[in-house]
Amino acid sequence: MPPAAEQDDAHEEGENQQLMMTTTTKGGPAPEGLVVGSYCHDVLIRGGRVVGETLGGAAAFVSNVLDAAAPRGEEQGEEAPFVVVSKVGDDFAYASAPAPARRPPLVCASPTTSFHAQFSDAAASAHAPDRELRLVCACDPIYPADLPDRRFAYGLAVGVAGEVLPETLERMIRLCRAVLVDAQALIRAFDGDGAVGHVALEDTPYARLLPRVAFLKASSEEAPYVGVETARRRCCVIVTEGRDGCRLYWDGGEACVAPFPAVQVDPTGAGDSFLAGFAAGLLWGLSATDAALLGNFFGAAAVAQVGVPTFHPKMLQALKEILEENTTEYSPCMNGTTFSFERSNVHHELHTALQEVARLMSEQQQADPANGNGGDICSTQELNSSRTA
Ligand SMILES: Nc1ncnc2c1ncn2[C@@H]1O[C@H](COP(=O)(O)OP(=O)(O)O)[C@@H](O)[C@H]1O
Ligand SMILES: O=P([O-])([O-])O[C@@H]1[C@@H](O)[C@H](O)[C@@H](O)[C@H](O)[C@@H]1O
Repeated sequence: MPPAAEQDDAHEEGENQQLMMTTTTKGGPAPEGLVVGSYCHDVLIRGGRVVGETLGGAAAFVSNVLDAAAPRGEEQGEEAPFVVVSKVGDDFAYASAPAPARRPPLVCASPTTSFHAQFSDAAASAHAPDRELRLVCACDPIYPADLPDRRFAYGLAVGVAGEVLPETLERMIRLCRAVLVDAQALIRAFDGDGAVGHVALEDTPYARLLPRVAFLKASSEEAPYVGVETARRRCCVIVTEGRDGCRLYWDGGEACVAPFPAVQVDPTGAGDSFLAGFAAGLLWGLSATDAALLGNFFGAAAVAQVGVPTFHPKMLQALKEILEENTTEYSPCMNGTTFSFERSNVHHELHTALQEVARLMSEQQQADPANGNGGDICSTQELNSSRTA
């Protein structure tokens, strides 16, 4: 007997893009998600000196933002409804940090994935890479059999070291109605020294899965390897542009979405937090271009703190009120063919309201920088600091 979620795969193969998620009005259960990618250790280095050691891995940043911003039904209690499938070794140093404590990783025999992030002393420009990453240890890959055997409304494929195998992504696509993918999970290549480079997406086994992916997010550094013009004919592509915000490209249109102000102290996790904020926006029922505002909002929040950011409860309450005011139902269409992409008439209002929250957050951080560091050992003065407007 095949596993329960496998039984109608044949049906799903042909009709994945036609499946409609039932509209859930607010007050009903919120859509459940599946996040796949491993937590890791990040060592931040500047001028040859270790200036910080933090929890990393897109799964950690993503969980943090989904917990903050994804809708949750009244019946679902305190936690946003999503499952994380992540692997670490028994050397994992952050088991009691909020994200791994809430959604514990699978512990395996190999060591935890670890990156060294080398920051340059030159002021970071909007598009130049502001760090060089080196993979020091890689934990086991995540196999299809590691995923739960049930359906999810949405999935986020957010590997950092090639741990989301092509067959694992394929399985996610079968289990989830809509899958959002971070290009870094698909196109990273590591030289003998662990230095992170990229390969063309078209030359990878992931390329054939793109027509079954709803959204593919890439940084401006990754975009040339994704091949935006080809990829946008298969799924919606979002290119993040650091302090300049982001651009969306779909088959037949594109949009540019404005950023939010931030005082950057550590760029780590901006892309991850962007993707999770974007997914949360879709879950609230926003169009893709409107949801990207929430992506930009959380990307800006991420760069203002070292490591996985902490969010003030007042900020979260303000955000919830804004989202409740500007949306009517949860994710009316977590489905590639029925997403709406265009800027809606709430876009401007949403941007203004979020800008006010971002401004308050930024003021609070400047008044008390220790607030922003969530207890991390790296002081805000030690990493590159760049003001953006
Ligand atoms: N200095 C900054 N000021 C404001 N927002 C930023 C800044 N850097 C990043 N962001 C936000 O985070 C998103 C992702 O950042 P980006 O640097 O493009 O990705 P990555 O971390 O993958 O390199 C951007 O689209 C933007 O919304
Ligand atoms: O900064 P970002 O590109 O969003 O994502 C980062 C990854 O690129 C990096 O490999 C990992 O070590 C960080 O913890 C973070 O997940």
